[in-house]
Parts: sequence; structure tokens; C-alpha cells
Amino acid sequence: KRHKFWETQPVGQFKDLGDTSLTEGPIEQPTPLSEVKQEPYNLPAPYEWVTCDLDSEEVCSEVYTLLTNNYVEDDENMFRFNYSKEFLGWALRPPGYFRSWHIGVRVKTTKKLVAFITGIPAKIRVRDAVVLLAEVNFLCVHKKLRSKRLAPVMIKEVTRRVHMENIWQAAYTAGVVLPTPITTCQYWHRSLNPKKLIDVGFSRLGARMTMSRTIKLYKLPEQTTTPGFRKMEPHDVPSVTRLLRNYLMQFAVAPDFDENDVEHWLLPKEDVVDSYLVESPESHEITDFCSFYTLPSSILGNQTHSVLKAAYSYYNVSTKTPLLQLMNDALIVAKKKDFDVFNALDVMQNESFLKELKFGPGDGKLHYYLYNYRLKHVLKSSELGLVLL
Ligand SMILES: COc1cccc(CC(=N)NC(=O)c2cccnc2OC2CCNCC2)c1
Repeated sequence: KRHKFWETQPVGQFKDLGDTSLTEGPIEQPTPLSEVKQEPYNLPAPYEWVTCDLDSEEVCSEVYTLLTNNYVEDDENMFRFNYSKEFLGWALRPPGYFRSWHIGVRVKTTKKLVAFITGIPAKIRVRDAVVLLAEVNFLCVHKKLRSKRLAPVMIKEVTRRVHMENIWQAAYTAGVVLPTPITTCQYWHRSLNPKKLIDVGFSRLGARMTMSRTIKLYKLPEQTTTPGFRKMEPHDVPSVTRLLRNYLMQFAVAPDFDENDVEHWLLPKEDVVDSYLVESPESHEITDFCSFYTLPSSILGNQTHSVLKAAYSYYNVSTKTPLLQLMNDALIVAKKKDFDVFNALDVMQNESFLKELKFGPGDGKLHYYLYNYRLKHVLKSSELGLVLL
């Protein structure tokens, strides 16, 4: 019964875990494009496939509304991710994207959008192999259509459309355990606006703590502390690309970013992504980098507040400035931008600053997966250099 669908897919199976005879790499070989199913999978009668053109303001709004009302909630159903339209336009249209990978399901009669799934192309290095794969994200089925087994057909359809572009691997994350995680990350939160976080039930007042003591505990300086700390600008793309490529080499799985990728993913974009760097005042060398993306959450059922403004740690590089000091400056700018909380996974070298910068552990985990690619050993989260949106 468990994982009826996933046991039919080319993914690491739990039963394979101990088998050291299995090699690392693709599980199934590519099939000739002529043999890839040319027509879409069958949907239940009332529904039809639609390709979502995110250049259309109207379609973007429909996707935004579907996700705002039906996408991922926390374990206690108190919060729901509330990706903005601008964020979705950015997240789903990187260099080389395929419109056909932005897949929707509509009700034939009303044309209402009731499900969504996406892929974007990404060059990901897995140990020494650079794999062109699809990052699959935003799988969402309307609350009223749950347990109609729509998700498996959505996954098969995005897989088919990825195969049609001669791409045979994928990467994705989930809050649930499926066959078989390449690593499992703990998420951590750093309070920036503790009073609001406690008011909305995101955090709880610590034992023997008063509200004023808590506000004081999380207080941050008004200004950043690192000399040469400034926002990233377009002319920084080449040096940030060099810095980031070198830094990511130490991780077993990490993006293989080129300058076009860095320009898209890391140049600051208001209310979407923020990135800062340290330019040495003497040499003008770019020595460090930090970034975070903006992902608010709707607060479900609170009279006073309706939105939780959250920053999510993205890619950070420290070569001269201690990572602890760099990330403290990231917290300071996030607070100044009125974020309520700064979230991070225990990936890369994040563990080195989490406790010291007063992050608290979240109540859930984020599992990372590869499709049609077997790793010999599960990774420690610190061996992972990939952050998905
Ligand atoms: C605070 O509002 C929430 C609304 C929905 C879910 C969660 C808990 C949760 N599931 N958090 C994460 O998955 C998470 C926690 C820290 C960093 N990144 C994360 O997820 C990212 C990456 C995967 N896609 C969603 C955003 C929290």
C-alpha cells in the first residue's frame, strides 16, 4: 500500500539501501525520443491539461490564487506558503526554461485552474558528474480534489514532458518521506520580530522568559558590521560567479552556475531575492557573499496579522569574513527590511552559525530527492550545496 506509485518509478528504493553492488548514477538509460509517449496522460473526465503561460498576467494570477489557497501548509495548518506573482515569474523562468513544463489542470466546463506542477532546467553537479536535470516544484492539487490520485498523473505528465526535451533526471524536495531521500535537512528559524511571532503562534514565549526579555534577546544592531558590505550590483556578476563556483565545489551535490544563472538567480530583485557581498576596501576584491529569498506565509485564522514575512537563506560564501559575522549582517539587513523571521536549512556550512546566531530548530524536516539517479550513500545535510525555492 505504502508508496504504490513510487515503487513503480526509477528512484532509489528502500530495499536497495544496503546493496553496495548497485552503481552510482542513472538508474534507467534514456529512451529514444521516438519512443517517448507523444500524447499527454489521461486525466479523469471533467479535467483537461493546460500549459500555463506565465508571461500572461492573467495566468500568473490564476496560479498565484491556486497556490495561495491550496499549497503547502505547516504541520499544524497554521501557515500556508504565499509565493508572490513576481516570485513565481522569477522562479519559473530561468535561462533556458520550457513553457511546456509549466503544467496546469483545468475543469473543462468552468476553466477553473485546479492543479499545477512545474519543472525548470538546471545543471547540477552530483559528485564529479554534471547532470542537466529538471527541478520539479509547486506540485499543488486543489483541496477539494485531494485523494483522487491526481498527483501521480501530474508527476507522470511532467516527467513525460521533461523526457521530450531529452532530459532524464530530476531533483525535488518534500516534507514527507518518499523512496528515497538523498539527504534530510532540519530547518531552523531566527526570530526578527519575536512579539509578532509569538502573537501568531509561530513561536512560544520561552520558559521563565518575559516578552520584553525575549524582544531584547533577539535585538539586532541598526547597521551592518562588516566593512565593505553592500548590495550586489550587475557589474559584480563575473566575480560572484567565480566566488560561488569555487565555494560550491566542496559539496557532493550543488548547482553548476554560469554567469547567466548567477545574473538570474542572485541579482537583487525587490520582494523576491536579496543579495549582498563584501568588497575589500583596500583591494576591491569580492571576498564574501550572502543571499536570501522572500517567501511570505499566509497566517491562517489570526485576527490581527494575515501575513508572516519570512526570509529564506539562499547561497552564502565566506572566504575572508567569518560566516558567523556575514550571516549576522544578513540578519541585520533582513530585520531592517521588516522581515519577521529568517529561515535556514542545515545545509552547506549553515550548522556553524545556527545556534550562535540564535536560530531555533523548526518542527519539521525537508527531504531532498533525485529522480533516475542513484547515490551509493545517503548524504549528510552539510554535503548538500543545493537550495530549492
Ligand atoms: C511558516 O510558514 C510555513 C508554511 C508552510 C510550511 C512550513 C513548514 C515548511 N515546510 N518549511 C519548509 O519547507 C522550509 C523551511 C526552511 C527552509 N526552506 C523550507 O522550504 C523551502 C524549500 C522547499 N520549498 C518550500 C520552501 C512553514
